[in-house]
Amino acid sequence: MRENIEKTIVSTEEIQKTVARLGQELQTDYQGKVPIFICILKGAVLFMTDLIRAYDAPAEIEFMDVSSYGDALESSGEVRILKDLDIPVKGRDLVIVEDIIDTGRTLEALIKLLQTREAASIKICSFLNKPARRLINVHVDYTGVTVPDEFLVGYGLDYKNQYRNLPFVGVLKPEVYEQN
Ligand SMILES: O=P(O)(O)OC[C@H]1O[C@H](OP(=O)(O)OP(=O)(O)O)[C@H](O)[C@@H]1O
Ligand code: HPA
Ligand SMILES: [Mg+2]
Repeated sequence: MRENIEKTIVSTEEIQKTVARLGQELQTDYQGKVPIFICILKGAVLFMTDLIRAYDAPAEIEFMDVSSYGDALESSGEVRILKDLDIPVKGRDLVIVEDIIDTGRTLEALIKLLQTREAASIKICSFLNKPARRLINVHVDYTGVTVPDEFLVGYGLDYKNQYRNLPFVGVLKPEVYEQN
């Protein structure tokens, strides 16, 4: 797996530092509240499990599965809700936890859906932000690392559903795509 990586974009050490910082920022901002952290499957799973341990205060966790990429390198533009929340969120403070915001399409669809449910607040926490690719102007409240316009893998991000378990974020060698 690692032999297919051309370069590292976010190292394991930088991941740990970034997650600790975000956990602290959230903890300060949500003092006295019990936010619901909503993990967007599957990409955000690794970040979510680290983030909630860096958040040392009462919180709840929930999961949603929204998919727009499938096996492709480009967003299809069609966002499908594959798994919805199990609980009502009316009056609750929601933190959407994402691995990456790229075109913004996934987030736009999610925010639209959650706004209909009368949450008290909806904030976005994304480990990575790729503003160069943005098609829809979405506000990201908590950003880990701003990344260049390259297709990334690792720490939850996949290529054909693999590489999510790399403990850092990197770029694949071009020949990996050419083989397929
Ligand atoms: O801003 P966007 O262009 O919408 O891209 C970001 C979204 O795309 C990826 O998910 P994907 O749909 O590939 O599903 P996955 O998390 O299961 O890999 C990623 O995890 C984000 O959810
Ligand atoms: O750079 C990326 N890598 C993997 N999945 C993604 N989904 C949006 N952007 C990316
Ligand atoms: Mg993906």
